[in-house]
Amino acid sequence: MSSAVVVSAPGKVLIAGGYLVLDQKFTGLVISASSRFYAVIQDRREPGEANQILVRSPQFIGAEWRYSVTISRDGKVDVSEASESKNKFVYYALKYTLILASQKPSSEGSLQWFRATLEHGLDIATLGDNDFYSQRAKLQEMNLPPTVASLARITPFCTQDVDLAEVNKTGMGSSAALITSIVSALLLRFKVITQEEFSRPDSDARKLAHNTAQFIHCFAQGKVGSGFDVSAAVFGSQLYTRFDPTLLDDLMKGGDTPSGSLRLLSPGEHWDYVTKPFQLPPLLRLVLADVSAGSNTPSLVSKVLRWRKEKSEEANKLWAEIDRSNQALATCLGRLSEFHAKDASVYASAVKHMSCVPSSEWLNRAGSGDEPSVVQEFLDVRKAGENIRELMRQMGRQVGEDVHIEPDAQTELLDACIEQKGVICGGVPGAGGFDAIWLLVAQPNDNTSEALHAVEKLWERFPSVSPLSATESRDKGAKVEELDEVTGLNDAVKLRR
Ligand SMILES: Nc1ncnc2c1ncn2[C@@H]1O[C@H](COP(=O)(O)OP(=O)(O)OP(=O)(O)O)[C@@H](O)[C@H]1O
Ligand SMILES: C[C@@](O)(CCOP(=O)(O)O)CC(=O)O
Repeated sequence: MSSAVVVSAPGKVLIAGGYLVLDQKFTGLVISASSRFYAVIQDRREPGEANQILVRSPQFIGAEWRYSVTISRDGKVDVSEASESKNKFVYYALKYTLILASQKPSSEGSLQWFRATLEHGLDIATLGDNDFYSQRAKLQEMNLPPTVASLARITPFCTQDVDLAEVNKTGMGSSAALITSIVSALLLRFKVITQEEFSRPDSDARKLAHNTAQFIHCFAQGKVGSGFDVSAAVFGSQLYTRFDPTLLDDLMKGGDTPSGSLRLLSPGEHWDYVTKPFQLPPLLRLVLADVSAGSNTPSLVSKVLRWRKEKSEEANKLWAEIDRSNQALATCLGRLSEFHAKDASVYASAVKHMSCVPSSEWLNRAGSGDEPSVVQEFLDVRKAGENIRELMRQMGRQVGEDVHIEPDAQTELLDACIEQKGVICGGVPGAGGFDAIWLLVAQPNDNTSEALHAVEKLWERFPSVSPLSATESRDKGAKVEELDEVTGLNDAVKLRR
């Protein structure tokens, strides 16, 4: 029996570039979150399970899906659903990754190895960090206030007393992280790629995992989105420019057929996405909050895209302006990292100062050396963030009365947050709506932030707001894990409901 193969992939927050990133002309700024999805692949232990795959999500009631793999005499592989309960995302992840694995020469060299890997059948557990699902009800049940400190008291991978279809998601990109973790773990388990290759950010192994997850995610969703969520799950925080969506036209018609061959998933210039690694500047903390109901992203997207087609002149003008602010945000954040690299102590003293006074007073002290320029850069970050919000609200108004990209309730909440000492900027992530908010706050001392506490205090006045525990992940995307080294993972995997 071989040991578990475990891969985790991070969730995401698109802090700039919502809608625009659907167009290859524009770039989105996506931060990958410390909250991750885990895929744990083990051999099955019962006899007679050859070629059978069980996929389980032990956090949910009744979330088990069974699959059968067939290998024809001429080596053609197929996967079929063998249980009544279905999960399209999981099914296509297994089907296309296994077909791909059977076609690619593995490091072991042959279809023999493919058969041997399935000899005992496979058990695949998928688990998401608590942040992917709203923990508001859990905190109430535990009589805890909605704070980041309270979230740390909830059991890792805690169970949800609902079906998967009914769970309140927080918009962190569960399906992209799920697909990325399963696809990568399968590619490793079937030795299509090696752990050493996968650990390198620029390797073909990682690109193959990306391209495969990207296609499967599109296929399961029935549409080709921008793919920023899958790219962040694979490569980590980045400036993302999408791939040409027509690349997947043939594959989207039906998977692996002569017209649309999975060979297309091999890395190469035909995959023209551009990912530029990004990292938030030091001593800043990304803060996320879940805001009640959640909004309907597909319907917002279709309305915005229809408007862009019908009112192309006004839309193009507005998108050009939004893009300027998006790029300004990314550039100023990049410059802050450079300031830190040049003089960490001046940078730290500026952050400390900004955490103690409101933004109107940030420039009100002489400071020393470069400090005023550092503070000015922070003010430019703040201005870019505010411009983006203003322009996104404007876009909502131009698209139509019922298109609330930054709804009034979120405006009130964000305005109040941004007024707090130490809060640099914030906004509605991704497509906007009622899902969530993000903030960037000063954290001059490791692990504690007065600004975060001030914001949490403020949120007591907004009962629909509940913080998430995620911060920025610096792990650069998907990674191989040890089952026993992720707190609570082994227990969660063993759980049978
Ligand atoms: N824990 C899980 N186990 C198995 N399948 C899951 C799990 N979480 C999500 N999925 C699959 O992903 C699908 C969710 O897709 P959907 O597009 O609603 O998510 P999303 O938009 O990525 O969510 P988010 O709000 O986190 O961004 C589900 O229908 C299910 O098939
Ligand atoms: C509107 C869009 O640009 C972003 C949607 O982001 P989110 O799922 O709301 O985080 C769609 C996309 O990029 O596929």
